[in-house]
Amino acid sequence: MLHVSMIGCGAIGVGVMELLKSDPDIVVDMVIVPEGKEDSLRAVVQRLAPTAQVASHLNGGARPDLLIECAGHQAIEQHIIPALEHGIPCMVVSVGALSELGMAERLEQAARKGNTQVQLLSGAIGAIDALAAAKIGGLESVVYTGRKPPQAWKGTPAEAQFDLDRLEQPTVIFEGTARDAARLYPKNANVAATLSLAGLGLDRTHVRLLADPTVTENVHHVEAKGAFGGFELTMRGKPLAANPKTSALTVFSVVRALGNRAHAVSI
Ligand SMILES: NC(=O)C1=CN([C@@H]2O[C@H](COP(=O)(O)OP(=O)(O)OC[C@H]3O[C@@H](n4cnc5c(N)ncnc54)[C@H](OP(=O)(O)O)[C@@H]3O)[C@@H](O)[C@H]2O)C=CC1
Ligand SMILES: O=C([O-])CC(=O)C(=O)O
Repeated sequence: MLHVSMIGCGAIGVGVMELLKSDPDIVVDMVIVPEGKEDSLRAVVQRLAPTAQVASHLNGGARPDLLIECAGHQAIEQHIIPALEHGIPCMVVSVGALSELGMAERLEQAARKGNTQVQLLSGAIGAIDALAAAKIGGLESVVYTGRKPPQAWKGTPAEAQFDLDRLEQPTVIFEGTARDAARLYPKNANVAATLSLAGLGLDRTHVRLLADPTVTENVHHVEAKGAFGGFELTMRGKPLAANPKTSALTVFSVVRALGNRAHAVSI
């Protein structure tokens, strides 16, 4: 039995707990929520993971088999780094947090100090295995285009630059490095960061982000070239009803990763 603590009880966290209800090999023992939100979220957690405690941080003595972040960039600093230093293995979906200068190194140091490991999950994107393998032979270029309906860009810097409710054409809202994309669009450019960390790095991965009124899905396109040859990938991710910025595949990627730790066969 894998005993898991989870940070975040939003669209991804709730989706993950829904699916884990039917997995006899995984139990969620604790859900970590922002301070002051414990009481309002207890009923949700009670319904999905009846034996789980709700808390604002991992108690000093708690030793889950795994701590998984499904919360947002700030949770990495607040919860993941201290847990790694204490030897607790961690998984992260907010991979864009590693775009902050020095954060990737700090995560690695924390994991080394605790003699443990942090796994960066593939989330809404596929082919991370192929890209990371291709990197070993040498990559020449990786270009990522992320296209989402205009409403998915609400609450981002694009809202100040464009009238998102009235866009009629696909509109490029950002073009530049994956590092800048992840910094400016923390809830929409985790895929850009993941592709970079698996591939050419945050400063050499070219990113274009579009608000596109002609699509209803979150469309991710990757073109990679290198010594291995090349590949092109297009994913059309259905957004979660609870959060249009987030593709449903992100939830499934978390559940898959947990299953790979808990089950007798991993794929
Ligand atoms: N790798 C990938 O492909 C993807 C990664 N993501 C990442 O996953 C994150 C979560 O996505 P999603 O579930 O859709 O977002 P939601 O906003 O629906 O849920 C996030 C939840 O986490 C809570 N939260 C935020 N910070 C903390 C913290 N420090 N400690 C505990 N709880 C916290 C939020 O509380 P409150 O609302 O009160 O702040 C909220 O309830 C995104 O921010 C993004 O970084 C998302 C999509 C794809
Ligand atoms: O869920 C998605 O489609 C991707 C996403 O938000 C991100 O890259 O941060």
